[in-house]
Amino acid sequence: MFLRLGQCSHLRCSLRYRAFHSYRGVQEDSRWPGYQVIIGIETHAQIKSRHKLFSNALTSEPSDSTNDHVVVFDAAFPGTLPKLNPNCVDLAIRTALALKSNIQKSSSFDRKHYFYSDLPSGYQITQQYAPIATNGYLQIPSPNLSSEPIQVRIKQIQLEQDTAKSTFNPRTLTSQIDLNRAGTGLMEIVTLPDLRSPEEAGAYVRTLQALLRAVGSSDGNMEQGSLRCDVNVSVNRIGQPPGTRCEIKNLNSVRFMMAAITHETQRQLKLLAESPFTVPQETRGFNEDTFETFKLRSKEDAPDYRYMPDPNLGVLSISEARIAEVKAKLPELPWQMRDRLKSIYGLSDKDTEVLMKIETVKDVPFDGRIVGTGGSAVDYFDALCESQKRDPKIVFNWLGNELLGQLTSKKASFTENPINSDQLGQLIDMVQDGTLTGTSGKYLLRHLLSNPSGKTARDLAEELQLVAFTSGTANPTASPSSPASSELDSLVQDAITALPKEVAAYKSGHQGVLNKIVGWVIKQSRGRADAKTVRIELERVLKQ
Ligand SMILES: Nc1ncnc2c1ncn2[C@@H]1O[C@H](COP(=O)(O)OP(=O)(O)OP(=O)(O)O)[C@@H](O)[C@H]1O
Ligand SMILES: [Mg+2]
Ligand SMILES: [Mg+2]
Repeated sequence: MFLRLGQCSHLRCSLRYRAFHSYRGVQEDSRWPGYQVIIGIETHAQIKSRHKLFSNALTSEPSDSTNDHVVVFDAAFPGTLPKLNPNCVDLAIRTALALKSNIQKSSSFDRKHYFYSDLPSGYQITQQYAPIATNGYLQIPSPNLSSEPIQVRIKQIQLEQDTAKSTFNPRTLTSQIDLNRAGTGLMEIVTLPDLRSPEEAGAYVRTLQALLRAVGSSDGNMEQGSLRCDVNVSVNRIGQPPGTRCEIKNLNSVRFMMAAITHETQRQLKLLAESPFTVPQETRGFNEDTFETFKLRSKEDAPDYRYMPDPNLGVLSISEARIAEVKAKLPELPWQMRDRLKSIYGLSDKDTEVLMKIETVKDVPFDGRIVGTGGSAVDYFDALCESQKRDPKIVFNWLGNELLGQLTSKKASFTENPINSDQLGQLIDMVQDGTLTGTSGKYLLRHLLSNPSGKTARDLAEELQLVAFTSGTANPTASPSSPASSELDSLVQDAITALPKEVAAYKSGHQGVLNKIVGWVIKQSRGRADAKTVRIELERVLKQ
């Protein structure tokens, strides 16, 4: 429910407050009547680049052996210097374009100091003061499906380094440092506080994840740590200014993030019920076992990062020409694809979502080449529909239901589909023109999945004797002397011999018994005869 907010008389009704509310209005949630939750998210997305942000070391997978992807710069050896990787910059530009942000003509790098064993140099190179892009937005579906989509404003996108990984062994009381991740490029994507519920926060992260994958700038895999979120949550009484935010760090699944916001909201509500403005600003963690947030440090204990410009890195200048070049290579974005599937092919909302969600692994590392849409289910669908002007709804049925259903029952993903679009296309055409019955078409699909082949669907259908029976009378285009047609004739004759009682009953006026005779013929044909043709043929023969 949206409530328009009137004039606020409270002293703390600052410009900042008006900026929050003028944008989305006040939103009341039935779970916490009289209160409003405000959420802003900082997302760290690992850049899908072959090399690290400032060194030539290869980026790594969690499965790689430890300290294998390290050069001296990553280990902060004295005298080593950073060299900015242009691919990381291009991928950040892609992301910024997809998030409708302003790409800054010049941005710069700063050092954020803190002392922890996973940070060999004692500082992280980031973009505190002049980030690469600012003022964007991401449109997300409203969790309340009947409402309009929500525009979440993106405050900034900044480039920064990832840290190393430290693991503590309680048995030996030693910490082990793996530098594989140290210096990998990250994009920190920061929203304005535009989200109003755990569900909206979930929808934001899922939409962002799909966008990063579509543009090929990040795997966006929360479980593997290539996408991590810090959520900022505050609660205020409706009509009063926004509350103090608490930041919950390092959430690595959408489910945990939503649970953390819910728990944090309830915790702050309890504090506010006792007395207004009593929530202290804190940095908190999330306990994945109890589903509760816990205090890490208070504002007073907040570290002083002693930010300073990195003297080893100059200004990052991005020309209009470079932006235009990246823009020209930008693949189709999820919402553009969604609109196209609906408007060009007339697919329903549901079918569009099914098609777009079909799992495709796009694990080709970015290397200056376009990655992203190659080999997706949507490409396959496009190929099937476009070349032969096939009916998109029929194609969707074969792809989204039959093929996907068969692959799922084999526990295979769409990327493992061995049937090329020419084969499936010809199979669909044969079913449509009556060369194959629907049953035989499905059989051929199963056969192709279990026995991948380079042969055409037509050759295979003939080889496997799947071509449908036709009759000269029932199908005027078929040749009465074709083998399939004469097989149907002889099956009809066999039925008359095998079911004398039923034939007699039919002839004496019991029309319903014909179904049984039709069923017998279809069974004997192993699905090659279709009910309509058999019925017409039987009626013709029995009337003679
Ligand atoms: N009252 C509020 N309630 C909820 N979220 C808020 C509120 N005010 C600001 N935020 C959000 O808090 C986040 C602040 O992130 P930002 O990166 O700017 O600073 P930070 O958290 O202080 O820095 P760091 O990157 O070191 O964590 C933004 O996503 C912003 O939208
Ligand atoms: Mg931040
Ligand atoms: Mg923060």
